[in-house]
Amino acid sequence: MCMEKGKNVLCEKPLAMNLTEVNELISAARKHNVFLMEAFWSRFFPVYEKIRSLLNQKALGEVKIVRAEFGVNLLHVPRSVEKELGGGALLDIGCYCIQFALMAFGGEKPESITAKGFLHETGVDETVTVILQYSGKRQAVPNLHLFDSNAKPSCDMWHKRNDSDSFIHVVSNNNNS
Ligand SMILES: NC(=O)C1=CN([C@@H]2O[C@H](COP(=O)(O)OP(=O)(O)OC[C@H]3O[C@@H](n4cnc5c(N)ncnc54)[C@H](OP(=O)(O)O)[C@@H]3O)[C@@H](O)[C@H]2O)C=CC1
Ligand SMILES: O=C1OC[C@@H](O)[C@H](O)[C@H]1O
Repeated sequence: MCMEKGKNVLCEKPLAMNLTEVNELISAARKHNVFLMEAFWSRFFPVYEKIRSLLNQKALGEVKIVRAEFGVNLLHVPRSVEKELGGGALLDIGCYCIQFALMAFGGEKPESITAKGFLHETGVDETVTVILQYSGKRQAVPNLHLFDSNAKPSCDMWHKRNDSDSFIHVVSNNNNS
């Protein structure tokens, strides 16, 4: 609606609930020549900027394994657990882990995606572990859940260059971001 009226849109995550909706939004932005962006605030953290700079310079070699973990107790929040409101761990908080993995692999499309988890009583995903597999034995493993607010979000990246390994570890001081 906003884009149809020529308004630029900065949309809270998740941009939409599925690929069809995302494609509709992108088409609308192109048709009406407006700016559309998913508001991932974590992408603007200074530490992300530092990581991107290291990745761009290929300072640490090839990214081999990425792990990202985020859990927040949102089981009491209707929009997080009701299907029709777009609930579920993946859409609500898992998207932070997934976008971290996508950033680490420069937006490359994985060769395969596997996910295992448990459903909440409302039918939305409550706990999920995803494995994104890339060519050359590279993989990302996001782990996300809606019940543990004591866990501090964290992510790691293992790199390989010739015979040496290096490692980036990021952990938040805040349980919620
Ligand atoms: N970047 C971040 O750190 C965070 C991002 N988020 C994201 O922000 C978004 C909102 O979350 P949150 O604020 O917690 O959600 P809430 O459910 O608290 O608020 C949603 C708001 O949207 C309004 N609304 C819902 N449906 C419509 C509609 N069809 N037309 C107009 N207004 C509508 C509601 O109005 P009413 O009250 O009248 O129902 C309410 O004011 C989510 O996408 C969430 O993922 C959330 C928390 C943190
Ligand atoms: O975007 C988010 O990040 C922090 C969470 O606590 C919040 O509910 C979620 O929607």
